[in-house]
Amino acid sequence: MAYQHIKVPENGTRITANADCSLNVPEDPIIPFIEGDGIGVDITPVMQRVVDTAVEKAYGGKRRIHWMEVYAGEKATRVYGGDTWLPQETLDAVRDYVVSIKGPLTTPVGGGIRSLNVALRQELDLYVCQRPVRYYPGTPSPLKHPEHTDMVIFRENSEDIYAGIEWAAGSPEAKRIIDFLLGEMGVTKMRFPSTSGIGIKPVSEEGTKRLVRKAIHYAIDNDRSSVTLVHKGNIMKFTEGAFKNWGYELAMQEFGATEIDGGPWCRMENPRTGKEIVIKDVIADNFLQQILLRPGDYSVIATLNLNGDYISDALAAQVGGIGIAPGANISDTVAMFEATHGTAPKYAGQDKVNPGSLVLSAEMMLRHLGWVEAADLIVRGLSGAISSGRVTYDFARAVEGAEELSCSAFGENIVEHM
Ligand SMILES: NC(=O)C1=CN([C@@H]2O[C@H](COP(=O)(O)OP(=O)(O)OC[C@H]3O[C@@H](n4cnc5c(N)ncnc54)[C@H](OP(=O)(O)O)[C@@H]3O)[C@@H](O)[C@H]2O)C=CC1
Ligand SMILES: O=C(O)CCC(=O)C(=O)O
Ligand SMILES: [Mg+2]
Repeated sequence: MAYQHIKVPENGTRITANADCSLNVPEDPIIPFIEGDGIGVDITPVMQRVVDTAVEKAYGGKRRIHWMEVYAGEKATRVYGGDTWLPQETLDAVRDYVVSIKGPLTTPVGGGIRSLNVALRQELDLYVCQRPVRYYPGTPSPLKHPEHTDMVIFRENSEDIYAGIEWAAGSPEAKRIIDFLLGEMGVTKMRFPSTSGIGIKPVSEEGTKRLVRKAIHYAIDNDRSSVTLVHKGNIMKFTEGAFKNWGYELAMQEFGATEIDGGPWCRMENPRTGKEIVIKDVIADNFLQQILLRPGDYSVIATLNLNGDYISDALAAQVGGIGIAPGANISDTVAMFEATHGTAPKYAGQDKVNPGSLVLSAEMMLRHLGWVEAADLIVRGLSGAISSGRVTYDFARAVEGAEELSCSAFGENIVEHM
Protein backbone atom coordinates (compact mmCIF):
# COMPACT_ATOMS: atom_id res chain seq x y z
CA MET A 1 0.00 0.00 0.00
CA ALA A 2 1.53 3.30 -1.06
CA TYR A 3 0.59 6.36 0.95
CA GLN A 4 1.47 10.00 0.47
CA HIS A 5 2.51 10.85 4.04
CA ILE A 6 1.87 7.75 6.12
CA LYS A 7 5.07 5.79 6.71
CA VAL A 8 4.39 2.07 6.93
CA PRO A 9 6.81 0.47 9.46
CA GLU A 10 9.46 -1.66 7.78
CA ASN A 11 8.75 -4.52 10.12
CA GLY A 12 5.36 -5.67 11.27
CA THR A 13 2.36 -7.38 9.73
CA ARG A 14 -1.17 -6.28 8.96
CA ILE A 15 -4.10 -7.57 11.02
CA THR A 16 -6.79 -9.00 8.75
CA ALA A 17 -10.45 -9.88 9.26
CA ASN A 18 -12.19 -13.08 8.16
CA ALA A 19 -15.62 -13.37 6.58
CA ASP A 20 -17.08 -14.37 9.97
CA CYS A 21 -15.62 -11.11 11.41
CA SER A 22 -12.97 -12.90 13.49
CA LEU A 23 -9.46 -11.42 13.34
CA ASN A 24 -6.12 -12.83 12.27
CA VAL A 25 -3.72 -11.17 14.68
CA PRO A 26 -0.02 -11.67 13.99
CA GLU A 27 2.62 -11.52 16.74
CA ASP A 28 3.90 -8.23 15.26
CA PRO A 29 0.77 -6.25 14.27
CA ILE A 30 0.99 -2.81 12.71
CA ILE A 31 -1.37 -0.54 14.63
CA PRO A 32 -2.27 2.87 13.18
CA PHE A 33 -2.58 5.69 15.72
CA ILE A 34 -3.81 9.29 15.55
CA GLU A 35 -1.94 11.43 18.06
CA GLY A 36 -4.91 13.77 18.54
CA ASP A 37 -5.31 17.51 19.12
CA GLY A 38 -4.90 19.37 22.41
CA ILE A 39 -3.80 16.95 25.14
CA GLY A 40 -3.28 14.23 22.49
CA VAL A 41 0.38 15.26 22.40
CA ASP A 42 0.63 14.48 26.15
CA ILE A 43 -1.39 11.29 26.52
CA THR A 44 -0.64 9.41 23.30
CA PRO A 45 3.11 8.84 23.94
CA VAL A 46 2.33 7.78 27.53
CA MET A 47 -0.26 5.29 26.25
CA GLN A 48 2.31 3.85 23.81
CA ARG A 49 4.96 3.56 26.52
CA VAL A 50 2.54 1.75 28.87
CA VAL A 51 1.30 -0.59 26.12
CA ASP A 52 4.79 -1.44 24.85
CA THR A 53 5.93 -2.22 28.39
CA ALA A 54 2.90 -4.38 29.13
CA VAL A 55 3.35 -6.34 25.89
CA GLU A 56 7.09 -6.82 26.52
CA LYS A 57 6.46 -7.91 30.10
CA ALA A 58 3.65 -10.29 29.15
CA TYR A 59 5.30 -11.96 26.15
CA GLY A 60 9.05 -11.41 26.64
CA GLY A 61 9.69 -10.15 23.11
CA LYS A 62 7.55 -12.77 21.30
CA ARG A 63 4.92 -10.16 20.59
CA ARG A 64 5.35 -6.52 19.73
CA ILE A 65 3.19 -3.70 18.32
CA HIS A 66 4.57 -1.70 15.40
CA TRP A 67 2.98 1.74 15.64
CA MET A 68 2.10 3.58 12.41
CA GLU A 69 1.17 7.25 12.70
CA VAL A 70 -1.80 8.37 10.63
CA TYR A 71 -3.09 11.91 10.63
CA ALA A 72 -6.31 13.73 11.45
CA GLY A 73 -7.20 17.10 12.93
CA GLU A 74 -4.75 19.96 13.30
CA LYS A 75 -1.71 17.75 12.70
CA ALA A 76 -3.20 16.64 9.37
CA THR A 77 -3.45 20.27 8.25
CA ARG A 78 0.24 20.69 9.08
CA VAL A 79 1.33 17.50 7.32
CA TYR A 80 -0.95 17.70 4.26
CA GLY A 81 -1.38 21.48 4.18
CA GLY A 82 -4.45 23.55 3.50
CA ASP A 83 -7.78 22.47 4.85
CA THR A 84 -7.10 18.74 5.00
CA TRP A 85 -8.47 17.74 8.41
CA LEU A 86 -9.25 14.12 7.60
CA PRO A 87 -7.13 12.78 4.70
CA GLN A 88 -8.60 9.97 2.63
CA GLU A 89 -5.47 7.88 3.25
CA THR A 90 -6.13 8.02 7.01
CA LEU A 91 -9.55 6.48 6.43
CA ASP A 92 -7.99 3.92 4.08
CA ALA A 93 -5.28 2.95 6.58
CA VAL A 94 -7.70 2.63 9.50
CA ARG A 95 -9.88 0.37 7.36
CA ASP A 96 -6.97 -1.62 5.89
CA TYR A 97 -5.20 -2.23 9.19
CA VAL A 98 -8.50 -3.12 10.97
CA VAL A 99 -7.53 -2.12 14.55
CA SER A 100 -6.38 1.38 15.51
CA ILE A 101 -6.33 3.90 18.35
CA LYS A 102 -6.82 7.65 18.38
CA GLY A 103 -6.35 10.66 20.63
CA PRO A 104 -9.12 13.27 20.88
CA LEU A 105 -9.89 15.64 18.01
CA THR A 106 -11.14 19.21 18.27
CA THR A 107 -14.58 20.19 17.01
CA PRO A 108 -15.03 23.97 17.12
CA VAL A 109 -18.50 25.03 18.31
CA GLY A 110 -20.44 26.55 15.39
CA GLY A 111 -18.50 27.35 12.23
CA GLY A 112 -18.18 25.10 9.23
CA ILE A 113 -16.11 22.19 10.57
CA ARG A 114 -18.13 19.12 11.36
CA SER A 115 -16.88 16.74 14.02
CA LEU A 116 -13.95 14.68 12.77
CA ASN A 117 -14.78 12.09 15.42
CA VAL A 118 -18.29 11.72 14.07
CA ALA A 119 -16.93 11.72 10.50
CA LEU A 120 -14.53 8.85 11.31
CA ARG A 121 -17.35 6.83 12.87
CA GLN A 122 -19.70 7.48 9.97
CA GLU A 123 -17.18 6.95 7.16
CA LEU A 124 -16.05 3.62 8.64
CA ASP A 125 -19.54 2.70 9.86
CA LEU A 126 -18.21 2.19 13.40
CA TYR A 127 -21.74 1.81 14.66
CA VAL A 128 -21.06 0.78 18.25
CA CYS A 129 -19.49 3.12 20.75
CA GLN A 130 -18.65 0.82 23.65
CA ARG A 131 -17.73 2.53 26.91
CA PRO A 132 -17.18 0.49 30.08
CA VAL A 133 -17.57 2.30 33.40
CA ARG A 134 -16.16 0.72 36.56
CA TYR A 135 -14.63 1.84 39.81
CA TYR A 136 -10.95 1.64 40.69
CA PRO A 137 -10.32 1.74 44.48
CA GLY A 138 -8.65 4.97 45.55
CA THR A 139 -10.36 7.02 42.84
CA PRO A 140 -12.16 10.13 44.14
CA SER A 141 -15.92 9.85 43.64
CA PRO A 142 -18.94 11.92 44.69
CA LEU A 143 -20.81 8.67 45.50
CA LYS A 144 -20.85 6.86 48.85
CA HIS A 145 -20.58 3.51 47.09
CA PRO A 146 -18.92 4.08 43.73
CA GLU A 147 -18.04 0.38 43.61
CA HIS A 148 -21.72 -0.35 42.83
CA THR A 149 -21.27 1.31 39.43
CA ASP A 150 -20.27 -1.32 36.89
CA MET A 151 -21.86 -0.66 33.52
CA VAL A 152 -20.97 -1.00 29.87
CA ILE A 153 -22.56 1.56 27.58
CA PHE A 154 -23.44 0.57 24.01
CA ARG A 155 -24.06 3.91 22.33
CA GLU A 156 -25.44 3.90 18.77
CA ASN A 157 -22.73 5.69 16.83
CA SER A 158 -24.07 6.26 13.31
CA GLU A 159 -27.52 7.83 13.55
CA ASP A 160 -29.62 10.25 15.60
CA ILE A 161 -29.43 14.01 15.88
CA TYR A 162 -25.66 13.63 16.48
CA ALA A 163 -25.21 12.78 12.78
CA GLY A 164 -25.23 16.52 12.06
CA ILE A 165 -27.98 16.77 9.44
CA GLU A 166 -28.91 20.37 10.19
CA TRP A 167 -29.36 23.78 8.66
CA ALA A 168 -28.78 27.20 10.18
CA ALA A 169 -31.67 29.54 10.95
CA GLY A 170 -32.30 31.87 8.02
CA SER A 171 -30.47 29.69 5.47
CA PRO A 172 -32.28 28.90 2.19
CA GLU A 173 -32.16 25.18 3.13
CA ALA A 174 -33.82 25.75 6.52
CA LYS A 175 -36.42 27.97 4.89
CA ARG A 176 -37.17 25.32 2.27
CA ILE A 177 -37.64 22.60 4.85
CA ILE A 178 -39.79 24.85 7.04
CA ASP A 179 -41.96 25.83 4.05
CA PHE A 180 -42.38 22.12 3.26
CA LEU A 181 -43.30 21.27 6.84
CA LEU A 182 -45.81 24.10 7.17
CA GLY A 183 -47.16 23.95 3.62
CA GLU A 184 -47.28 20.25 2.84
CA MET A 185 -46.96 18.30 6.08
CA GLY A 186 -49.59 20.08 8.13
CA VAL A 187 -47.14 21.17 10.83
CA THR A 188 -48.69 23.83 13.06
CA LYS A 189 -46.61 23.62 16.21
CA MET A 190 -43.41 25.33 15.14
CA ARG A 191 -43.25 28.30 17.49
CA PHE A 192 -40.97 30.71 15.57
CA PRO A 193 -40.59 29.31 12.03
CA SER A 194 -38.86 32.28 10.44
CA THR A 195 -35.95 32.18 12.92
CA SER A 196 -35.66 28.42 13.50
CA GLY A 197 -32.62 26.31 12.74
CA ILE A 198 -33.51 22.77 11.71
CA GLY A 199 -31.95 19.44 12.79
CA ILE A 200 -33.02 15.98 11.64
CA LYS A 201 -33.03 12.91 13.90
CA PRO A 202 -32.86 9.71 11.84
CA VAL A 203 -33.31 6.48 13.82
CA SER A 204 -33.77 3.25 11.87
CA GLU A 205 -34.82 -0.32 12.62
CA GLU A 206 -31.55 -1.68 11.14
CA GLY A 207 -29.42 0.80 13.09
CA THR A 208 -31.22 0.02 16.33
CA LYS A 209 -31.21 -3.73 15.94
CA ARG A 210 -27.53 -4.07 15.05
CA LEU A 211 -26.63 -2.01 18.14
CA VAL A 212 -28.94 -3.85 20.53
CA ARG A 213 -27.73 -7.18 19.08
CA LYS A 214 -24.15 -6.27 20.01
CA ALA A 215 -25.25 -5.26 23.51
CA ILE A 216 -27.08 -8.56 24.09
CA HIS A 217 -24.14 -10.57 22.73
CA TYR A 218 -21.89 -8.70 25.14
CA ALA A 219 -24.22 -9.54 28.04
CA ILE A 220 -24.15 -13.22 27.00
CA ASP A 221 -20.37 -13.38 26.58
CA ASN A 222 -19.63 -11.51 29.80
CA ASP A 223 -22.25 -13.06 32.10
CA ARG A 224 -24.18 -9.82 32.63
CA SER A 225 -27.59 -9.82 34.31
CA SER A 226 -29.46 -7.20 32.30
CA VAL A 227 -29.54 -5.05 29.19
CA THR A 228 -31.35 -1.72 29.63
CA LEU A 229 -32.68 0.26 26.67
CA VAL A 230 -32.37 3.94 27.64
CA HIS A 231 -34.56 6.29 25.57
CA LYS A 232 -36.80 9.34 25.61
CA GLY A 233 -39.62 7.54 23.84
CA ASN A 234 -42.40 9.20 25.78
CA ILE A 235 -41.66 12.43 23.90
CA MET A 236 -39.95 11.34 20.63
CA LYS A 237 -42.21 8.43 19.86
CA PHE A 238 -41.08 7.47 16.35
CA THR A 239 -37.34 7.74 17.01
CA GLU A 240 -36.55 7.11 20.69
CA GLY A 241 -39.82 5.21 21.23
CA ALA A 242 -39.18 3.11 18.14
CA PHE A 243 -35.66 2.36 19.42
CA LYS A 244 -37.21 0.87 22.55
CA ASN A 245 -39.80 -1.16 20.61
CA TRP A 246 -37.27 -2.48 18.08
CA GLY A 247 -34.91 -3.39 20.93
CA TYR A 248 -37.55 -5.54 22.62
CA GLU A 249 -38.58 -7.02 19.26
CA LEU A 250 -35.01 -8.07 18.56
CA ALA A 251 -34.61 -9.65 22.01
CA MET A 252 -37.76 -11.72 21.47
CA GLN A 253 -37.22 -12.65 17.82
CA GLU A 254 -33.48 -13.39 17.86
CA PHE A 255 -32.76 -14.35 21.46
CA GLY A 256 -36.04 -16.04 22.46
CA ALA A 257 -36.83 -13.50 25.19
CA THR A 258 -40.32 -13.74 26.72
CA GLU A 259 -42.33 -10.99 28.38
CA ILE A 260 -42.34 -10.64 32.16
CA ASP A 261 -45.84 -10.07 33.61
CA GLY A 262 -47.28 -8.98 30.25
CA GLY A 263 -44.22 -6.91 29.25
CA PRO A 264 -42.65 -4.82 28.00
CA TRP A 265 -39.72 -6.03 30.15
CA CYS A 266 -38.66 -9.48 29.13
CA ARG A 267 -36.26 -12.20 30.11
CA MET A 268 -34.05 -14.60 28.20
CA GLU A 269 -31.72 -17.42 29.10
CA ASN A 270 -28.02 -16.89 28.66
CA PRO A 271 -27.12 -19.81 26.33
CA ARG A 272 -23.61 -19.99 27.82
CA THR A 273 -24.48 -20.03 31.52
CA GLY A 274 -28.21 -20.86 31.71
CA LYS A 275 -28.67 -17.75 33.84
CA GLU A 276 -31.39 -15.18 33.25
CA ILE A 277 -30.74 -11.93 31.39
CA VAL A 278 -33.45 -9.29 31.86
CA ILE A 279 -34.11 -6.91 28.97
CA LYS A 280 -35.67 -3.72 30.33
CA ASP A 281 -36.06 -0.07 29.46
CA VAL A 282 -35.97 3.23 31.28
CA ILE A 283 -36.65 6.80 30.21
CA ALA A 284 -33.43 8.79 29.96
CA ASP A 285 -34.09 11.51 32.56
CA ASN A 286 -35.18 8.93 35.12
CA PHE A 287 -32.08 6.88 34.25
CA LEU A 288 -29.79 9.82 35.00
CA GLN A 289 -31.12 10.06 38.57
CA GLN A 290 -31.24 6.31 39.11
CA ILE A 291 -27.59 5.79 38.16
CA LEU A 292 -26.68 8.01 41.10
CA LEU A 293 -29.13 6.51 43.58
CA ARG A 294 -29.25 2.83 42.49
CA PRO A 295 -26.36 2.19 40.10
CA GLY A 296 -26.31 -1.50 41.02
CA ASP A 297 -29.61 -1.97 39.15
CA TYR A 298 -27.91 -1.44 35.78
CA SER A 299 -25.36 -3.48 33.87
CA VAL A 300 -25.32 -3.28 30.05
CA ILE A 301 -26.84 -0.11 28.59
CA ALA A 302 -28.04 0.27 24.97
CA THR A 303 -28.95 3.76 23.91
CA LEU A 304 -29.04 6.25 21.07
CA ASN A 305 -26.17 8.51 20.08
CA LEU A 306 -26.89 11.74 21.93
CA ASN A 307 -28.18 10.04 25.09
CA GLY A 308 -25.04 7.88 25.02
CA ASP A 309 -22.83 10.94 24.79
CA TYR A 310 -24.42 12.52 27.89
CA ILE A 311 -24.58 9.24 29.81
CA SER A 312 -20.89 8.49 29.11
CA ASP A 313 -19.62 11.65 30.79
CA ALA A 314 -22.16 11.45 33.63
CA LEU A 315 -21.24 7.86 34.47
CA ALA A 316 -17.52 8.61 34.13
CA ALA A 317 -17.89 11.39 36.71
CA GLN A 318 -19.47 9.12 39.29
CA VAL A 319 -16.49 6.76 39.30
CA GLY A 320 -13.85 9.48 39.44
CA GLY A 321 -14.06 11.51 36.27
CA ILE A 322 -13.37 11.55 32.62
CA GLY A 323 -9.63 11.06 33.17
CA ILE A 324 -10.05 7.27 33.29
CA ALA A 325 -13.00 6.75 30.91
CA PRO A 326 -12.08 4.50 27.97
CA GLY A 327 -13.96 3.58 24.82
CA ALA A 328 -14.05 1.83 21.47
CA ASN A 329 -15.76 2.54 18.17
CA ILE A 330 -16.56 -0.77 16.51
CA SER A 331 -18.02 -2.06 13.25
CA ASP A 332 -18.37 -5.73 12.37
CA THR A 333 -14.67 -5.77 11.49
CA VAL A 334 -12.91 -2.44 12.02
CA ALA A 335 -12.29 -1.15 15.56
CA MET A 336 -10.93 2.23 16.60
CA PHE A 337 -10.22 2.80 20.27
CA GLU A 338 -10.43 6.23 21.88
CA ALA A 339 -10.94 7.96 25.22
CA THR A 340 -14.37 9.32 26.18
CA HIS A 341 -13.00 12.80 26.86
CA GLY A 342 -12.01 15.52 24.40
CA THR A 343 -8.94 17.63 23.77
CA ALA A 344 -9.08 19.62 27.06
CA PRO A 345 -7.34 22.52 25.26
CA LYS A 346 -6.43 24.52 28.38
CA TYR A 347 -4.07 21.72 29.43
CA ALA A 348 -2.56 20.97 26.00
CA GLY A 349 1.18 20.39 25.98
CA GLN A 350 1.56 20.81 29.77
CA ASP A 351 2.26 17.15 30.60
CA LYS A 352 -0.48 17.48 33.20
CA VAL A 353 -3.65 15.52 32.43
CA ASN A 354 -4.54 11.96 33.30
CA PRO A 355 -3.50 9.53 30.54
CA GLY A 356 -5.73 6.83 32.11
CA SER A 357 -8.60 7.07 29.61
CA LEU A 358 -6.39 6.44 26.61
CA VAL A 359 -4.34 3.82 28.48
CA LEU A 360 -7.55 1.96 29.34
CA SER A 361 -8.76 2.35 25.74
CA ALA A 362 -5.53 0.60 24.74
CA GLU A 363 -6.28 -2.05 27.37
CA MET A 364 -9.61 -2.67 25.60
CA MET A 365 -7.69 -2.84 22.32
CA LEU A 366 -5.30 -5.49 23.63
CA ARG A 367 -8.26 -7.55 24.89
CA HIS A 368 -9.86 -7.16 21.44
CA LEU A 369 -6.66 -8.61 19.92
CA GLY A 370 -6.82 -11.50 22.38
CA TRP A 371 -3.70 -10.27 24.20
CA VAL A 372 -5.37 -10.63 27.59
CA GLU A 373 -2.16 -11.07 29.60
CA ALA A 374 -0.90 -7.65 28.49
CA ALA A 375 -4.36 -6.14 29.08
CA ASP A 376 -4.44 -7.60 32.60
CA LEU A 377 -1.02 -6.08 33.33
CA ILE A 378 -2.35 -2.65 32.36
CA VAL A 379 -5.31 -3.02 34.71
CA ARG A 380 -2.95 -4.14 37.48
CA GLY A 381 -0.57 -1.23 36.76
CA LEU A 382 -3.31 1.39 36.71
CA SER A 383 -5.03 0.02 39.83
CA GLY A 384 -1.70 0.02 41.68
CA ALA A 385 -0.83 3.52 40.51
CA ILE A 386 -4.18 4.91 41.68
CA SER A 387 -3.97 3.12 45.03
CA SER A 388 -0.43 4.49 45.56
CA GLY A 389 -1.89 7.99 45.96
CA ARG A 390 0.64 9.36 43.44
CA VAL A 391 -1.75 10.56 40.74
CA THR A 392 -2.46 13.29 38.19
CA TYR A 393 -4.00 16.65 39.14
CA ASP A 394 -7.62 15.54 38.63
CA PHE A 395 -7.38 12.88 41.33
CA ALA A 396 -4.83 14.76 43.49
CA ARG A 397 -7.16 17.73 43.94
CA ALA A 398 -9.91 15.47 45.24
CA VAL A 399 -7.98 13.04 47.43
CA GLU A 400 -6.55 14.29 50.70
CA GLY A 401 -2.83 13.57 51.07
CA ALA A 402 -2.34 12.55 47.44
CA GLU A 403 0.81 13.57 45.61
CA GLU A 404 0.35 15.24 42.23
CA LEU A 405 2.31 13.70 39.35
CA SER A 406 2.65 14.84 35.76
CA CYS A 407 1.00 12.89 32.95
CA SER A 408 4.25 11.17 32.00
CA ALA A 409 5.25 10.47 35.63
CA PHE A 410 1.85 8.87 36.21
CA GLY A 411 2.54 6.71 33.14
CA GLU A 412 5.79 5.59 34.82
CA ASN A 413 3.84 4.90 38.01
CA ILE A 414 1.51 2.61 36.00
CA VAL A 415 4.54 0.82 34.55
CA GLU A 416 6.09 0.38 38.02
CA HIS A 417 2.89 -1.24 39.32
CA MET A 418 2.45 -3.76 36.49
N1 LIG B 1 -13.80 11.85 20.97
C1 LIG B 1 -13.26 13.05 20.92
O1 LIG B 1 -12.24 13.25 20.30
C2 LIG B 1 -13.92 14.15 21.67
C3 LIG B 1 -13.64 15.43 21.31
N2 LIG B 1 -14.18 16.48 21.99
C4 LIG B 1 -13.75 17.82 21.60
O2 LIG B 1 -12.78 18.28 22.56
C5 LIG B 1 -12.83 19.70 22.67
C6 LIG B 1 -12.91 20.12 24.14
O3 LIG B 1 -14.16 19.67 24.67
P1 LIG B 1 -14.63 19.90 26.16
O4 LIG B 1 -16.08 20.05 26.15
O5 LIG B 1 -13.80 20.92 26.82
O6 LIG B 1 -14.41 18.47 26.88
P2 LIG B 1 -13.07 17.73 27.32
O7 LIG B 1 -13.47 16.33 27.59
O8 LIG B 1 -11.97 17.95 26.36
O9 LIG B 1 -12.65 18.46 28.68
C7 LIG B 1 -13.56 18.81 29.68
C8 LIG B 1 -12.91 18.73 31.05
O10 LIG B 1 -12.76 17.35 31.40
C9 LIG B 1 -11.58 17.17 32.15
N3 LIG B 1 -10.67 16.29 31.40
C10 LIG B 1 -10.70 15.98 30.08
N4 LIG B 1 -9.73 15.12 29.78
C11 LIG B 1 -9.06 14.89 30.91
C12 LIG B 1 -7.93 14.08 31.26
N5 LIG B 1 -7.29 13.34 30.35
N6 LIG B 1 -7.51 14.09 32.54
C13 LIG B 1 -8.14 14.81 33.47
N7 LIG B 1 -9.20 15.59 33.21
C14 LIG B 1 -9.66 15.63 31.94
C15 LIG B 1 -11.01 18.55 32.39
O11 LIG B 1 -11.65 19.00 33.58
P3 LIG B 1 -11.15 20.16 34.59
O12 LIG B 1 -11.35 21.45 33.85
O13 LIG B 1 -12.11 19.99 35.73
O14 LIG B 1 -9.75 19.90 34.97
C16 LIG B 1 -11.51 19.30 31.17
O15 LIG B 1 -11.53 20.69 31.32
C17 LIG B 1 -14.04 20.16 21.83
O16 LIG B 1 -13.54 20.59 20.59
C18 LIG B 1 -14.84 18.89 21.67
O17 LIG B 1 -15.63 18.92 20.53
C19 LIG B 1 -15.01 16.28 23.07
C20 LIG B 1 -15.33 15.00 23.46
C21 LIG B 1 -14.84 13.84 22.76
O1 LIG C 1 -16.80 14.95 18.22
C1 LIG C 1 -16.88 15.71 19.16
O2 LIG C 1 -16.46 16.87 19.13
C2 LIG C 1 -17.47 15.27 20.46
C3 LIG C 1 -17.58 13.78 20.56
C4 LIG C 1 -18.00 13.35 21.90
O3 LIG C 1 -18.32 14.13 22.78
C5 LIG C 1 -18.03 11.91 22.19
O4 LIG C 1 -17.83 11.11 21.30
O5 LIG C 1 -18.28 11.55 23.34
MG1 LIG D 1 -18.83 13.12 24.58
